[in-house]
Amino acid sequence: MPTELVLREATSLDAHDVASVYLRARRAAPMPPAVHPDDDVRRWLAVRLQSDEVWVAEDDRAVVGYARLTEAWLDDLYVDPSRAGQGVGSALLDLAKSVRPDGFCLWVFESNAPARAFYARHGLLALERTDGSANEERTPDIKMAWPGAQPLAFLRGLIDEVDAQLGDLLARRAALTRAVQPLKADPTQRDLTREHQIAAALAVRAPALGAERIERIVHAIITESLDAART
Ligand SMILES: O=C(O)C(=O)C[C@]1(C(=O)O)C=C[C@@H](O)C=C1
Repeated sequence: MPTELVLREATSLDAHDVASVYLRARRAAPMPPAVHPDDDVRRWLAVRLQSDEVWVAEDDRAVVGYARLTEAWLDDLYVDPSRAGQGVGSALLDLAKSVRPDGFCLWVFESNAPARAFYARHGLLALERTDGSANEERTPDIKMAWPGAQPLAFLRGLIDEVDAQLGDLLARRAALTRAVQPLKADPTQRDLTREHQIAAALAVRAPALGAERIERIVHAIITESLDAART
């Protein structure tokens, strides 16, 4: 009979055990193959242990899982495969919620259906899907969030972050629209074929909005950018 699970903050002495859990858990999960050799992973995690908030789950004095947190992220949550399905992950996730009461985000590979179901069962929201081009494994992943004690404020904070990027993109795009106008034979004529191509390309990237809405959004952006270019 295993003894009761103990959760405690990791020390540098846990580096070897934490890395062993990470390596074993990753191999057992439906995740893409690791891109770094095991020794590099061990060195990297030892460094992270010094800077990040890492909690280990211990059973019979053996590390059976760990959670690694940075400011508003749950960066790692891994359970030794020999202890899967025994509540270790739930205990670590509950702990993450208690030490990040304002909420946190995490990335999970799309292929990792058991982890996604686990997070969904524990109240995390799926917010974004990527094509994987921005991660090391080049594998589609999903951003999930636990929105904390004040979910409206948490999600509005995420909207503000995206809007900051959107504002920068709108400014860059409007500057290009402006730069193009003097090169056109008749700048008063809009090129609707080109605008349609732009909307179609965007619709592929934002399928949830649907082609017609994207068409209207692109039309509004171009109309207003052309208007700004005339001033
Ligand atoms: O590509 C052009 O011809 C532009 O003037 C730029 C632009 C745009 O902002 O993308 C603006 C107006 C045109 O109708 C089509 C595209």
